[in-house]
Amino acid sequence: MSDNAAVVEAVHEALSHVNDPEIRRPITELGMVDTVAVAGGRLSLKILLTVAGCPMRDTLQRDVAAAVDGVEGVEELDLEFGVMSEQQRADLQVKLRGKAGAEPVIPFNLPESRTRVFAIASGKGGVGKSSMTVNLAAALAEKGLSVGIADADIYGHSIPRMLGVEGAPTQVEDMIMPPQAHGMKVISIGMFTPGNTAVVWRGPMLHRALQQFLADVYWGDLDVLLLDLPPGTGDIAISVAQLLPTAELVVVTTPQQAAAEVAERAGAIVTQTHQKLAGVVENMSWMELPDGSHIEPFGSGGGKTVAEALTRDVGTEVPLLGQIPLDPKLREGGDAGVPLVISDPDCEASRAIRAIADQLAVRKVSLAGKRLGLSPV
Ligand SMILES: Nc1ncnc2c1ncn2[C@@H]1O[C@H](COP(=O)(O)OP(=O)(O)OP(=O)(O)O)[C@@H](O)[C@H]1O
Repeated sequence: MSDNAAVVEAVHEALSHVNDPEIRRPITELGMVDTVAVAGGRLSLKILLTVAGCPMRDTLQRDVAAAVDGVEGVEELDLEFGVMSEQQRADLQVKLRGKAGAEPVIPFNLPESRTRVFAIASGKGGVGKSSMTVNLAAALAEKGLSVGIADADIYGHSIPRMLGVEGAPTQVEDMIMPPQAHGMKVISIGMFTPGNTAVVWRGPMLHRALQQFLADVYWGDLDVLLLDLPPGTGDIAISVAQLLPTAELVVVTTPQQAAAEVAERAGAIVTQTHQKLAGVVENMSWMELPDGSHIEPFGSGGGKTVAEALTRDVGTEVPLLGQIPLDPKLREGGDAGVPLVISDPDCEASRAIRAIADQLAVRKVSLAGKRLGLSPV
């Protein structure tokens, strides 16, 4: 082997450790490495982006430069970016999704899927369902799990803001590459609507949008998918049951008895859809005053009431997974795009959220026989 051929081989080896930032697979496997040529210590590289104006170009540039930096025989780097042809993109889609022309399928329903899906539901708006979704997701990601979030709250899509995600997802052929935030993949109906327009969609369109989220988005290998549902027991809860029969419901409520009654109705939908109930989260349970004393602005007992009522309804134990205090920092984190469990991991609310994530990340006996990429207890 000539010296140059050996260097080219070493460069290929080095590039096989560079992942495409969106697809998270090695660029060498994805057909993105176009030219590798070496002459007199000068390495000429051409990398193909999936689409022109790929938002991840800078990240890729940095990662490629870092990877070839240590390769013996490379003194200078000449890095050029091109764009995949239509044929190359079609080949990539086949590589990622299977045979050409195949109807997009919801990967989480395949028998070999190792993703556990949680649908986060509430009886009414404003109880902190989206806040719980992003914080639970961040806590699960922190445990080393690969986490996706689908914001199916068509009317109140607040997830992108809570995670600081801006901009539209990249599209490769029919596949949608979800943006990433804090190491999680995030997709929201809000990314497909211009500005802040209110979306008035009827049942069939909601169903189609949800199907698209789940099938057209390239999720890769997820351990957990969290789905933020719109409040109440509307069409989308039924769609979730049809499209994701294995999704388990997590019901969020406040301690208030009136809120608990509507939360129970949202949870009781599983008696019709035959889904599992993972448990109940009580949010805004108490607030600590500067002198260290606690007040309960929304009363007490709502979470317990809902868990007991649902246990009666479904006939199996529905646990109260935890109680989260009111903490102004939780709202501030949501507004700033950084979940509280990341910005202040040791505060009481963060610890309570992590304790719930610990319970969700555990294999369940009732799921025996399914391969779950989750850490055992
Ligand atoms: N434990 C908490 N402490 C302080 N603020 C909270 C807490 N939980 C939620 N909030 C705040 O309450 C508001 C409503 O929360 P959030 O948007 O998560 O509710 P939601 O149930 O998803 O509402 P909707 O379904 O209407 O979007 C937000 O401003 C959020 O920051």
